Amino acid sequence: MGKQDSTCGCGSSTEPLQQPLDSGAGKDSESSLFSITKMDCPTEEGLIRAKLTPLEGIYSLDFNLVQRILRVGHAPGMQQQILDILAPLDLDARVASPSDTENAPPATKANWWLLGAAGLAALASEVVFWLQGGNSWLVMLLALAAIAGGGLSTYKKGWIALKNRNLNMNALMSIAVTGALLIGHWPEAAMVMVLFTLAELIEAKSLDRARNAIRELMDLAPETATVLQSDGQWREVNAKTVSLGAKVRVRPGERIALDGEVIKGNSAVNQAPITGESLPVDKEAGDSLFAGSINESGALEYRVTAVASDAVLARIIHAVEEAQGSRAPTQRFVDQFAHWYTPLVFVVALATALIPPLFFSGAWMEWIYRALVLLVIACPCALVIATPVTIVSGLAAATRHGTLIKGGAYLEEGRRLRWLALDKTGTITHGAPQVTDFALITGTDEARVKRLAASLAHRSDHPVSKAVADFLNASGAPLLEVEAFEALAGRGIRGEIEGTGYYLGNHRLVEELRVCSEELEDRLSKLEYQGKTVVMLVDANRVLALFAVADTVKESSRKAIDELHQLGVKTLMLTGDNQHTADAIAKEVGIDRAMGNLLPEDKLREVDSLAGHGRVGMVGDGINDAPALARADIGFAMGATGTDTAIETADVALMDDNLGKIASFIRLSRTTAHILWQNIILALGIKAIFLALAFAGEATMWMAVFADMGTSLLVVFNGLRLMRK
Ligand SMILES: Nc1ncnc2c1ncn2[C@@H]1O[C@H](COP(=O)(O)OP(=O)(O)OP(=O)(O)O)[C@@H](O)[C@H]1O
Ligand SMILES: [Zn+2]
Repeated sequence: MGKQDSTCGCGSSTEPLQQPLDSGAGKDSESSLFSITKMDCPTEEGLIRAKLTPLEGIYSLDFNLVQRILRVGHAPGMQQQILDILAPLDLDARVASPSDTENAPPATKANWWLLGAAGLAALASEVVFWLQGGNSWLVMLLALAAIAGGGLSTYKKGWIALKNRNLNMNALMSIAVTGALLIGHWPEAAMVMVLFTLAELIEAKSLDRARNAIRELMDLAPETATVLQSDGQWREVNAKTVSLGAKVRVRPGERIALDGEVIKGNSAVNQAPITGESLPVDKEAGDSLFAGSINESGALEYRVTAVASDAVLARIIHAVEEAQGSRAPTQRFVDQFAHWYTPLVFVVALATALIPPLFFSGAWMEWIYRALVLLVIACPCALVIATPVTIVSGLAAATRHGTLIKGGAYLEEGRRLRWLALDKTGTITHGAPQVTDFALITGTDEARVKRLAASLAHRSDHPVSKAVADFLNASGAPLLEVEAFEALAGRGIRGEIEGTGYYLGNHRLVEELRVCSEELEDRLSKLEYQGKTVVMLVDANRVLALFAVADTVKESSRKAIDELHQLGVKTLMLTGDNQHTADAIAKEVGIDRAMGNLLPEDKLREVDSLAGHGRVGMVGDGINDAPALARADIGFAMGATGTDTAIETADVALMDDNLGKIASFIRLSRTTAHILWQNIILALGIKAIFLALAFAGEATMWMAVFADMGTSLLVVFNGLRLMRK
C-alpha cells in the first residue's frame, strides 16, 4: 500500500505534487475549479488526492474544505477527464460556477428519523441480548436493522475507499463493524455503527457553523439598492448591477448596499461589520461609506465608488476565504502525524490479531476483538478536524472585530511577537499635522516667501507639505508656476519658480545643501524638543523661512502601547522625521525606543536587525514603509479601508486606525494556541489511554467508539468556542 493511500484520508492540503510539478506547469497549464458537494471532511480530501496525484498533467491540487471547492492546476483540456475520475467516488463533483464560490452548497441533509430508529433498534438488540444472556435471531435481526438504518452510507463510503486502496475512517469503521459481526458481537457492532454515524453528523454540523461565519458576513450587504435612474426616478435595483458613479439613496435604519461617497445628508453610520468599532461614525458630504454598514439616523445620498464585487466588504470576504484555505503550522504538524499514525495502528491491530494466537496460544476470538477495538481508535480524526475548526473560528472572530488575518499561520504566530516596530505618521499620530510656527530667517519679503512656499507645497501630498499648503492657502494668494518639480525622499521637495530653484525640506536637506548655521540649529532644536517637525524654504544659498508643524497623537495610541507592553511586546518607533521629534512623540505615548531620520531602506534595515530576537511585527500605513512591512514576520496595515491595496498585501489588516487592535490580535492568537494545544493533548491523551486499555483487553469497542467520537466532538466544540471571542 502506497504512502498516500494509507492515511486515514486526512492528508494535507496545498502542498504541491512532487513529480509532475515541473513537467510543464506554467507554460501550458490551466486551472479549473470543481465544486464537490460531499467533500466536507478531510477523509474525502485524501481519497481525491490519491486519485488525482498520480495522473499525468496534474500540477497542483488546492483543497478548500470550507467552501467545498477544489482547484486543480492541469494541462489544457483535462477537465472532463478529471470529472470522469472523480465520478466513481460518488462525491457529486462538477465544474464550479461563480455562484459556487460565493455560496458553499448546503451540507447533505441528515435523516434524523432513520438514525433515531436505528439507535432504538441497536438499543433493543442490546437489551434482548442481556435479557436472554446471549445471541438469538431477534438480537441479530435488530442489530442488522440498526446497521442498515444507520450505517449504509458508511459502508458505501468505506467500500469506495477500500476499492481505491485508501484506509480512511469509513473503511476502518466498516472493517471493525463487520469483524465484530463475524465474531458474534452483534449488539455491539450495531451500537458502534449508530454512534459513529451520529458523531459524523454532529461533526458535519459544527463544520457548517464555522462555514456560516463567512456566509453571515456576505449577508451583511443588502441585495438591492435604491438608485437614481436616467428618467429622474428612484428605483430599487439589484446591487450587483449598479455601476460606478451611480447615485444611491439610503434611508435611516437601512443597510448600505455599496461603497460610496456621501453627496447629500447627515447621518450616524454604524461601521462595525467592517471596522469592528460599534460606535457610530458621523457622516456628511465627502465622507466615505462602506457596503454592509448600517445607516442609523438620517437619510443619505451617495455616489457609488466601487461596484459590488469590488467593495471593501467583498474584498474582506475574499481574503478570509483565502485565509481559511491556507494551512497553519500546527495543522501541518497534525497532518504529518495523521500520515503515519493510522497505518501504524493498523499494523499494530493486525499484529494483535495474529501474533498472540499464533505464537503464544492466545484465544483467537479474544485477540481479534482487541484488534477491532484498536481499529476503532486508529483514526486521528479528532485531531485532524479540531485544528482547522479552531483556526477558522479564530479567523472569523477576528474579522468580526475588524481585524483581517490573512492566514492561519499569522494567527498562530501572533503570540510569538517580541518586537513591534511602528511608523509614526498616521500610525501613532493622526497624520494630519498643522502649522504651529512660521518665521522668516533670511527672507525679508514675507508675502513673496509665503507665495513661493505655498506654490511648492501645493504640489506634494506629503502630510507636512499639505500642512504648509493649507496654512498658506488661507491667505488666498494665487500660486506660482512650478517647473521641474521633484520629491526628495526623506528630505522634502524641489522645484523651479521663475527660473530659480527652491527647496522645501528638513534639516537633513539643509545640511546637504550646506546652508545650515549654528543659530538656525538652536531654533530647530527648540521646536523639535516640543515634538514639532520643521521644514525650511531654501533658495540656492540661503534658508529663507521655516515652518514648524505639529501632529497630534491619537488617543488610542497610548493605551495600545501600554497593552502591548503588558503582553511582553517591546515597541520601537521608526520615522523619517528627526530624532528630537521622534523622541518627544515616543515619550508622549510611552514607546520603548525611537529612531528618527530614517529613509524607507533604513526602516527595512532596522526591522531586519530585530529579526532573531523573536518574531518582529511592523505596523504602518503602507506608504513609505512598504519594504519594512514586507520584511517583518507579521506586517500590519492600518486603516485598511482607506488604501486600495492594504487588504490584499498586508499580513494582518486593521480595518480602522486603532492600534489597540494589535493587542487584541495577540491575545486572540494566544487563546487560539491554547485551544489548539488543549485539543491536541486531549485527542492524543485519550487515544493513548485507549490504546493501552485495548491492548490489555480492558476496553470494549463500545467504549472505544464512544471515547473516539466523544473526543472529536469535544475538540470541535472547544474550537468553535473561539468564535465567541
Ligand atoms: N514632500 C515633502 N514635503 C515636505 N517635507 C517633506 C516631504 N518629504 C519629506 N519631508 C521631510 O522629510 C521628513 C521625512 O519624511 P518621510 O516621508 O521619510 O517620513 P514621514 O512620512 O514624515 O514620517 P514617518 O516615517 O513617521 O511616516 C519629513 O518629516 C519632512 O520633514
Ligand atoms: Zn544643521
